Amino acid sequence: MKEHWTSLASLMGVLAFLTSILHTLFPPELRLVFLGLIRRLTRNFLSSYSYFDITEIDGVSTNELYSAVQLYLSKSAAISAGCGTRLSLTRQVNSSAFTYTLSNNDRVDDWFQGKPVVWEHVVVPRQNGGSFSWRPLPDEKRGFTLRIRKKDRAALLPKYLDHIMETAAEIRRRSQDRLLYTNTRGGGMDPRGHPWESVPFKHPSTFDTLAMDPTRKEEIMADLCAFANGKLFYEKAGRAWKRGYLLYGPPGTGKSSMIAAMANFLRYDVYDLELTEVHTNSELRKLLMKTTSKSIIVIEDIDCSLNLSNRNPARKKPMPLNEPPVPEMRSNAVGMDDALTKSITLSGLLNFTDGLWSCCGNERIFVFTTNHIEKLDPALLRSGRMDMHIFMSYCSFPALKILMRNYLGIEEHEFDNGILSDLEEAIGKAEITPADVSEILIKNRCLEKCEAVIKSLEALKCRANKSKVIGNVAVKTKGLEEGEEEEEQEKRALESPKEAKGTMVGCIGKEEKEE
Ligand SMILES: Nc1ncnc2c1ncn2[C@@H]1O[C@H](COP(=O)(O)OP(=O)(O)OP(=O)(O)O)[C@@H](O)[C@H]1O
Ligand SMILES: [Mg+2]
Repeated sequence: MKEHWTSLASLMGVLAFLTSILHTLFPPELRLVFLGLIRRLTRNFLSSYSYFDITEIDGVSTNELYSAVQLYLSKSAAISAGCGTRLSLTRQVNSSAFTYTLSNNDRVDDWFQGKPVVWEHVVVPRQNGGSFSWRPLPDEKRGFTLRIRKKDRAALLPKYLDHIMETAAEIRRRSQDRLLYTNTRGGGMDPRGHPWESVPFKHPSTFDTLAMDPTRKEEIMADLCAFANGKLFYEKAGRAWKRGYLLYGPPGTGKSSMIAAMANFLRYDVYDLELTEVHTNSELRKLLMKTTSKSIIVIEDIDCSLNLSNRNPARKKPMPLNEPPVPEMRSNAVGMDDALTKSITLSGLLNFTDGLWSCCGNERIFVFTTNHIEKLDPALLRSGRMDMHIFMSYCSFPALKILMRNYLGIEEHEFDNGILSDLEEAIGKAEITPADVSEILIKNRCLEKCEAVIKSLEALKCRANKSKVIGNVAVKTKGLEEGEEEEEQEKRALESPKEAKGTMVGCIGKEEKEE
């Protein structure tokens, strides 16, 4: 025991001697550096932990990892902070979410793959007269120190940092407004070289408000979920992480509403690609390269966006130089012909969705919509091209119930059985789109619930009778001479705007045929 006391006394003596040398040899500011060095050396060689400093400013640029850790801890700190840990609360501009961050010089524990790690938020005043910087630096030096067990370091660190980056990106995405992009500059770029313009995406349509068969709706939602969570599957299967949906059906059946519901469900940005503004395949590729991951790329009315009538024969007439090139979709090869005509080809479009370029980015959904699936080139429809074909049909009975809930606030159990079967019969006969039903319901929404239902039922019955009459007229016209048929079509066009649209499409189709 006596020996122990003697060695402790001599150790103290040595320490006192070293301290006096330190005081004599080093001025106060160098002394701090020296002590820090000693601390680090003992940390590195004697400790069973590894320490990593992640500073806010790395040289002159902002350290991306610092902001990622800050965001990551805003999630895990809130969950795992003990009672002694202090958290700062913040809310970003344009965000409805509150975030927690670790207060200055406080610590928090985290677990990853069953292993403990400790984070410390180190904030020290920046010393004047330090290193020169051409831009003003904050008064405080901020950084995080990560403490991790030496034995876990190799296995844990890379995966843990990846996990932090991914979580932070997800939090950022969730707390910010999503965007709706469009390419209306006709291939032009903004000063930062972006071909897309954007506005906040605020469409209120959701799968809850979308009126369609609930089983089909669930299928689509399950498909979207499987896609969004399918990173590993796509990697293993050697497939690009993307999915294509073709939405088709008459106007007003909810194709655009479905796209908005998809975007809101997955919280993806939307790129609304206006094909008529794109003049060449290479322009199309550039646009694709500038889209971000976790987005839906939409081409609406694909049959109208491109001239399909003369897609196969090669262009014979030379293009007038002063005329802008007309976008055209052809299934013939690209190459020289493409360069000469300066137009989009079908193969260009297919490359856009399917080819090597479609993989420059991850987790993207392509959605095409059309009112006339029969007009599309079979190359676009062949299996594997668009993964899911979704038919948006006239309003069915289950869809009507959803619309009644949305617009009149009436749930199914509130309906009288008699009314329910009347509604079912009327909607079955009416052949009416959800858009038209919505119009009827909007008109009646201020009435008392029961009255609103009765009025809506009357309107539906009226439409059902009209459809019956139109159906009969259509059967009759089959036997008429061609001149008479046109007259009859005009009469029908005057009777119903829905029919008018159909008639006009019919005429255009005929002209094209004659050409
Ligand atoms: N299935 C639906 N569920 C809910 N609302 C719908 C549905 N279909 C249409 N609507 C209503 O009708 C309006 C028009 O619908 P939407 O624009 O989605 O139709 P569309 O199929 O894209 O039509 P178009 O082919 O003319 O582009 C929407 O604002 C929406 O309120
Ligand atoms: Mg639409």
